Amino acid sequence: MHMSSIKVAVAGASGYAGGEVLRLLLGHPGVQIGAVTAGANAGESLGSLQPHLVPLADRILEETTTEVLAGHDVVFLALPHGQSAQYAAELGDDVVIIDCGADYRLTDAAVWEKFYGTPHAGSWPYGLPELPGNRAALTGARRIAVPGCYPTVSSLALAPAIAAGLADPGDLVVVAASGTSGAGKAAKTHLLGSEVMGSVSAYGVGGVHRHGPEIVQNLSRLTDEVVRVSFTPLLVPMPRGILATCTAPVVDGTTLDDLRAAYEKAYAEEPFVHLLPAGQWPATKAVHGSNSVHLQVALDEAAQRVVVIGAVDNLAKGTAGAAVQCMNLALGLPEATGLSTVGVAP
Ligand SMILES: NC(=O)C1=CN([C@@H]2O[C@H](COP(=O)(O)OP(=O)(O)OC[C@H]3O[C@@H](n4cnc5c(N)ncnc54)[C@H](OP(=O)(O)O)[C@@H]3O)[C@@H](O)[C@H]2O)C=CC1
Ligand SMILES: CC(=O)N[C@@H](CCC(=O)OP(=O)(O)O)C(=O)O
Repeated sequence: MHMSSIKVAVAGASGYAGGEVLRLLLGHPGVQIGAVTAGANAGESLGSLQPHLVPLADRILEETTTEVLAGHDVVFLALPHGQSAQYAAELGDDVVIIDCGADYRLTDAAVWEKFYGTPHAGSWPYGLPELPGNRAALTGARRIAVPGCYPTVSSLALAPAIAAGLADPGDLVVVAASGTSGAGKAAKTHLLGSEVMGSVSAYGVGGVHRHGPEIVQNLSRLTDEVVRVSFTPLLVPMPRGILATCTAPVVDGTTLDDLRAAYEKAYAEEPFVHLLPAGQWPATKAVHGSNSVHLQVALDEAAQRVVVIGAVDNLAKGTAGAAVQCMNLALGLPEATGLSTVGVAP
């Protein structure tokens, strides 16, 4: 496909993920933005809901229907869970669909039904190209499931140690703190400013958060051993960003040099995954607005655990940046087109 002729629609353009997809697409050299759609906000101007998207301010949000989405080369779905299947079924294979929702991420129907409580729609190539084996399946794909934000950073943080056989995948612990935009724009009582400001809280505790099985699915592809993860999300009073602390027991005799070598090797050729120099620690600010994942690895000698800290922008590499990266792979464009490794700081 010619770079300057990719016609793209975004469903859920009034939301956080859809807005971020549009922000990134405005910086993509090959894209022409077609339909932008919403639910209850259909009929409103995009500028009234997403004032930062200045070049699109006069666009009117259309209703989300198959007819509106058809006729584009690429459709991004940034809709609530459970909404994607109807469009996936009705849009032909001539349209590339990139789903930011969860509907097609999990391969096991029983696991899906346990955590989402609805019938399983199916599974599509999983949009985390940096995990071994995934990139080939994404190249030229017509349907792609964009990962969840916590699984993106947690899987990338733990994968090299597990793939290299340096850590025990049966005892993984992930505690990850997220900004509030991870929960979406729709008003929620626990996200009111007065509840969130000046406080950090845990939620989804005790193995009930739906991103636990997504992390297990990703890491299980790297080892023959059983993967178990204890995943605890935290909510912190900032708009964007995730900082994940991921730990696992090391195999006897593993040194910090072994660990660093595994991480350096795994991500040496990856444009968006950066192992920081020794002594530097990831921080959400440094990845704000960028498609980067920052990682640092340490060995806790007394506990005999590897500790990996990862930072990601939940709306960029955690959703919309990954979605654009996947579009590039699907269309055979250079993978980093329109995406930046440069954050906004301070
Ligand atoms: N926020 C994040 O960090 C991440 C989000 N995602 C996924 O992206 C998707 C969107 O999330 P997010 O942007 O945060 O959510 P928001 O609540 O911010 O946005 C939801 C969007 O969907 C639209 N919508 C809601 N209901 C319907 C409907 N019945 N039919 C058509 N459109 C509808 C809304 O339109 P209206 O304004 O009219 O209500 C809005 O545009 C979700 O599946 C989420 O899981 C994935 C990874 C991270
Ligand atoms: C802070 C916050 O609430 N975060 C969201 C995860 C956002 C995400 O990755 O979304 P999906 O998997 O739903 O696509 C949550 O924990 O539900």
